[in-house]
Amino acid sequence: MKIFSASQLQKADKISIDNQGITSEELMERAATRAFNEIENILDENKTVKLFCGIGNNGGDGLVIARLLKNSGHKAQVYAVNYSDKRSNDFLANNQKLEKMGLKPIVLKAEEDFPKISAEDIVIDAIFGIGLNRGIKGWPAKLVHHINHSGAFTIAIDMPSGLFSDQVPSENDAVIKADLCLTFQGPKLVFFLPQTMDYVNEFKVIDIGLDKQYLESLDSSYEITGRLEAAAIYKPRKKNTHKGNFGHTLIVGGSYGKIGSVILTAKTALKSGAGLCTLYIPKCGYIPAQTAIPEVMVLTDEGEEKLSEIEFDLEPDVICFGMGTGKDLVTKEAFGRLLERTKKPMLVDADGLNILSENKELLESVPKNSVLTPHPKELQRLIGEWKDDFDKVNKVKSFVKKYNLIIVLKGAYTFVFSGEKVFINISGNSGMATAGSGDVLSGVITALLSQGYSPENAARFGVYLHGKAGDLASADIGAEGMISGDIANYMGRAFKTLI
Ligand SMILES: NC(=O)C1=CN([C@@H]2O[C@H](COP(=O)(O)OP(=O)(O)OC[C@H]3O[C@@H](n4cnc5c(N)ncnc54)[C@H](OP(=O)(O)O)[C@@H]3O)[C@@H](O)[C@H]2O)[C@@H](O)CC1
Ligand SMILES: Nc1ncnc2c1ncn2[C@@H]1O[C@H](COP(=O)(O)OP(=O)(O)O)[C@@H](O)[C@H]1O
Ligand SMILES: [K+]
Repeated sequence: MKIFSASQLQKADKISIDNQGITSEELMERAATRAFNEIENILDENKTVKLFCGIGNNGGDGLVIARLLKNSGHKAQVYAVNYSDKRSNDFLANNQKLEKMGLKPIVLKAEEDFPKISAEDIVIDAIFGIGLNRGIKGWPAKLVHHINHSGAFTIAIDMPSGLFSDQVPSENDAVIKADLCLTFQGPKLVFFLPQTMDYVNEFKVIDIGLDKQYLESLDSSYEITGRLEAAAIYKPRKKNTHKGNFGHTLIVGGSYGKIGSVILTAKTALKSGAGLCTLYIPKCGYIPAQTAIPEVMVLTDEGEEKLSEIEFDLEPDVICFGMGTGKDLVTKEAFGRLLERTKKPMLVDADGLNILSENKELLESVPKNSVLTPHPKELQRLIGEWKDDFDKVNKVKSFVKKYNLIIVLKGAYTFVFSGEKVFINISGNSGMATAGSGDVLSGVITALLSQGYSPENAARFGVYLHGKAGDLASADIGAEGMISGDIANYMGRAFKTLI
């Protein structure tokens, strides 16, 4: 699923109206009816719905929903948030229809007009949608705070009012915090950025039937990775195969006290379908590694407690480097030599990334199309500071183009940057905020590379599977109870959800 900008959606609205031979009022009726159906599904009859409608088309949607609520016997109170005198035509038409039914919106013009909102009420926020073009000021801003402080379950129509689709709100801007956002045609980029995601606790996409052909023709860098997209990448195993068909992964990492990290990565690689897996670790890790995973082969470095040589006599299909290595000079130099010798795309994580950040000249030697998996702090060391999330996204886009790499920017929503594309993953949960879950992610992506997935697909699919395994683990044993090894243990079940 592509993510469109507000201006693309506004244009798609117009083109769909023309192509389908309908009026904009009819499109509004269709969009709002579908939103109403979702609302009705979750509505408890005893609840009072308080609808706050602006005077543009977002407000028009709110008025349609009010009419449908009233028609189906719900308790609804409608407020027109009179932030200006420029009512849109479709607002006016729907206002008339509502008045004919005897439901006249109460016009709010100042703070004194605000109604009481109880925590038991349901609030529908239809004040501003994608037409927002400046921060909300004055008494409407106070209304937003009034709604946010009420404790009422708040459903935003299309966008939480006050949230821009293409910029981060400033500290003083008032923005609705939506428990649920019913968003038209596709999610908006701001739903996924760390600085703005908290305004949308949950979202549901309402297909309002815009022209499919036109939407498909639109360019967008941003795409969602959900179950459908993951299933399209998945290559089921053939019957007539042997372990050599699924690749040999070499996982290089670890140091004294941090051998667990590479063990987790290797275990996950095997649990994600890698045919063979070799661990290359400092000597101190030999017995723990052999004991923890009998299925893995272990090679040891000359270094007792840290990597100092990285010399091996085998030809792996993919190399993964960096978890738990530390940044010692001997390790850095050995990593530099490894980079010189490696031609196939590899995966670099954790201290591997920190070494690259401190020695930027090494970036030139990272094989093209390699996958780098930073969390935000590691990213900052790699690319420097950013002003806000939009600036960050642009900086990462330039970085991946400059070095021909793929960046997996980890977070509650993980972003995969590849060429011009940015893939946003929607699986996963807060139970994954636990030590070692990044090591597990490296294991999945490495295993997919070894099985012949392209680096872009390995990154995108690996991130999805990692989140899905986390979701299955959380459903079974709870977010607090799960540890990163559980994510590895649920990997097979995550694959199975795609069959
Ligand atoms: N047929 C369609 O197109 C369909 C559209 N649909 C719905 O329409 C929504 C978009 O509607 P919209 O374009 O009327 O804009 P909306 O968000 O209601 O804002 C209204 C006006 O407010 C103004 N304004 C902006 N910021 C402001 C501020 N801070 N403080 C004060 N005023 C401010 C600004 O006007 P300005 O004052 O700048 O001239 C703006 O135009 C969309 O989200 C979806 O819900 C669906 O029904 C599907 C069919
Ligand atoms: N709240 C969350 N929701 C979804 N995924 C999360 C959340 N918090 C962390 N994760 C995932 O867990 C992993 C954490 O990686 P990282 O920070 O490198 O951990 P570690 O260094 O402990 O291995 C990432 O893949 C990240 O996307
Ligand atoms: K809204």
